[in-house]
Amino acid sequence: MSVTDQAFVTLATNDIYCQGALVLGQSLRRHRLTRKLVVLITPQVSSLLRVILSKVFDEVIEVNLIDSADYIHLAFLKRPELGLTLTKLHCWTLTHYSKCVFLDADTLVLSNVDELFDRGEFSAAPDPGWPDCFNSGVFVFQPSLHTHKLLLQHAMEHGSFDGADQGLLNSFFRNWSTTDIHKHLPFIYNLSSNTMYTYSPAFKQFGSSAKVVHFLGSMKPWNYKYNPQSGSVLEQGSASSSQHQAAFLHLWWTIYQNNVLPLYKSVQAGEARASPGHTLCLSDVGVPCADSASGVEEPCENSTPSAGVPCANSPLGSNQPEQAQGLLEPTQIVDETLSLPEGRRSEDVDLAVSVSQISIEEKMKELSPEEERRKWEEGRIDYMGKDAFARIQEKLDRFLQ
Ligand SMILES: O=c1ccn([C@@H]2O[C@H](COP(=O)(O)OP(=O)(O)O[C@H]3O[C@H](CO)[C@@H](O)[C@H](O)[C@H]3O)[C@@H](O)[C@H]2O)c(=O)[nH]1
Ligand SMILES: [Mn+2]
Repeated sequence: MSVTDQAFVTLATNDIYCQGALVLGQSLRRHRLTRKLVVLITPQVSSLLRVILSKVFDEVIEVNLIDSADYIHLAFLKRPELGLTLTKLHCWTLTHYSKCVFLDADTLVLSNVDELFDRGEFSAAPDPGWPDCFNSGVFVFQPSLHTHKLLLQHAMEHGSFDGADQGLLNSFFRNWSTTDIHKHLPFIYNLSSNTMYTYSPAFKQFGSSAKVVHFLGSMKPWNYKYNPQSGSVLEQGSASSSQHQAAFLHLWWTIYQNNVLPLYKSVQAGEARASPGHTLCLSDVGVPCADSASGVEEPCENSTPSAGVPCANSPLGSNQPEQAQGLLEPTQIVDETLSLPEGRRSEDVDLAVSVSQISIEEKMKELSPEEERRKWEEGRIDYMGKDAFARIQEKLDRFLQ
């Protein structure tokens, strides 16, 4: 049964977080998707990634603070640090849906979670760091312009105690922890991938029923590298993961390889057109031969689990090398080069895919003076970086000397 006035919603403000959104979208599609899939993006997302997102999501919606009411825009200029927070709040403007489930782009769905739509606003799971607060990576909400306005007003008047959306939402929905237990989502709907360290017996007891994993914190799955041949996730620097975390990371990368990379390949095949000025750098590619051009595979729950990437629960405790191998689709690794025609550059993301290693890296790109100026005019200002007041003052000082 498909319900068209309800949706799963995520957010990606740059090409890197888009990689997470794509894996999340594909993970939802693998488990009998009955709701619409929506991604909110900001102007920074490149046209190439917009095309790819549109293959997975029913709606790719650009949101922009400039579109907000004038007083919000003006107030925002005094509170630039709230930028990203206010962007997440845009989900309340999706009033063509009666109810939605928001999922961070760094979450991964392990089984069908339609029952979340039985909950009301505002439902969320406890934050592992302070369980009287909810974690804002997974929540049930009801779009409403009125609520959106109240949230923005609250942000402008009170700010956020953690400088981000989680603090703001917790102070706005401040009765969450005491009023209605039905609004406390079980932890299995927002299992932080690093909690297994802190209470491993509980994880052993309940972890197999996990439905949504959340890679919260600074190390995201896309910060690791992946070896598609051995199916191993390569740790970066000082990062080390527990056995269970490694299994979830492995699942993320398996979906990335099998269900996301083929989308890039179909763009190369000319199915989609990215605007000039964007190139995707894929070299010595070993992209699996996906049967479906869209890279969207048969829903996991309808197929034999042994044939595909694991259904819910199976990544748990399964990072033994031979089992890890078994988690991979029986795909061929083909040795061919996937590169887009000259003149197409992906603004923010550099994918390096070889037979033995896949990595996603942020690309530092020098902008031309015209591009810089356009960014300013569109209100895309790097307040903390090169557009910071100190930098501008330095320039003025140099000019005046
Ligand atoms: O540059 C960014 C950063 C974040 N996001 C989006 O915002 C979400 C939240 O950011 P994330 O990096 O996932 O934060 P967490 O590590 O999960 O940290 C916590 O703190 C955040 C700020 O309060 C909350 O939004 C999270 O839900 C909460 O889990 C992401 O998943 C994306 O959907 C972007 O699109 N671009
Ligand atoms: Mn998150």
